Amino acid sequence: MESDGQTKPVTWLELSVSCESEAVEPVSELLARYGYNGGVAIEPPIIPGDDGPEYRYDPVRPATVRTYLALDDTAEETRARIEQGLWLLGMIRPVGPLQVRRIEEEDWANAWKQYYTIQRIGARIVIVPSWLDYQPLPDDLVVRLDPGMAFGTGLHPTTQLCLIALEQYVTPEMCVLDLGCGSGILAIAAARLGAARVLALDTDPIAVEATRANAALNHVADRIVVAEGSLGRGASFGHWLRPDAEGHAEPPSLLPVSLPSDTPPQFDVIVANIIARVLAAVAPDCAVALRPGGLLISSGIIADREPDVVAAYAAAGLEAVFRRQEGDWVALVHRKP
Ligand SMILES: C[S@@+](CC[C@H](N)C(=O)[O-])C[C@H]1O[C@@H](n2cnc3c(N)ncnc32)[C@H](O)[C@@H]1O
Repeated sequence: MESDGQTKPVTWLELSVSCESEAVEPVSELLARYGYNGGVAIEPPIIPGDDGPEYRYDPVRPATVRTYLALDDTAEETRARIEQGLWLLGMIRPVGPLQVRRIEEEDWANAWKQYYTIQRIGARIVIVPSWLDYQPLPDDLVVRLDPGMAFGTGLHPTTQLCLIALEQYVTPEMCVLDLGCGSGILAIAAARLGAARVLALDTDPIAVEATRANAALNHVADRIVVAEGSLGRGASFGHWLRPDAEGHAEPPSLLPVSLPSDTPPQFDVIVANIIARVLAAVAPDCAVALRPGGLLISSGIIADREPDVVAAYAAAGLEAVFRRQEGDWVALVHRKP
């Protein structure tokens, strides 16, 4: 939430909402729509590390999402709209009530920054908000992120499961496909783990823009090709969060046509954190896009839907290698024989 060079009003409203980690992304998206400069601050439930500046994520307590509004003539209407949006979100998953606090300019300047934090995930990956200083430890693989509107702050268990699996399976010089790249967090982590080429695809242009920006921020843009689109049948889905978005006809090509000619035809690793029905639909396409011996890391699978995804992978000839569950979320690793 940097200054836009305009004169800022003196009084602000701080709006905050407490929610489970799984609701952080939609609540952030809602607050970002109305907050000053589109900025939101996420205060994850954290446990201080034993030494150093890092904190560990506590999955048991709720997170808090904050944004700021200038206290002007439109503030009350904006606040009512946010409350209405929260009420709608609350029908899908529990979110706390909107808390409102009035703060003066001099407090505001620094207030939001304290809520952002650094997350260590797996053994070596450290997610660092782009505006925070972090002194990496010798083995750290730092991913700097500016959480815009795209999904992928590293807070969601489905992302964390992918990061852990990437750390386990990506080795230097591999070619990786990140299907549904969101903020680019997984593509950048793969590059940090030594992947020589990463293709990051997303059907949402906001995600494509965020991944490009974050790849540049991490100085790995030369190894990550970012494109709008999907893999095979994935391209025939509408927006993934719409219940009516269904895959249907077989698409004309496996990959979006606009890719650079040196894009590898097959990948050593595909990582896809989407949702069960998209993962099941693209199973045959993933099988084609993997080189023999290549691995598919899939996440975003609600436990109830795991059998559908497992069946689709078996039908596509993929062999189960690994499974991990966090709460209701399952991540799977499959190998192409
Ligand atoms: C849960 S987010 C994952 C973001 C990030 N990879 C992470 O792990 O945090 C899912 C992403 O997949 C994208 N997506 C949804 N359906 C898709 C499809 N059929 N093909 C490609 N991307 C898709 C969404 O736009 C969204 O950015």
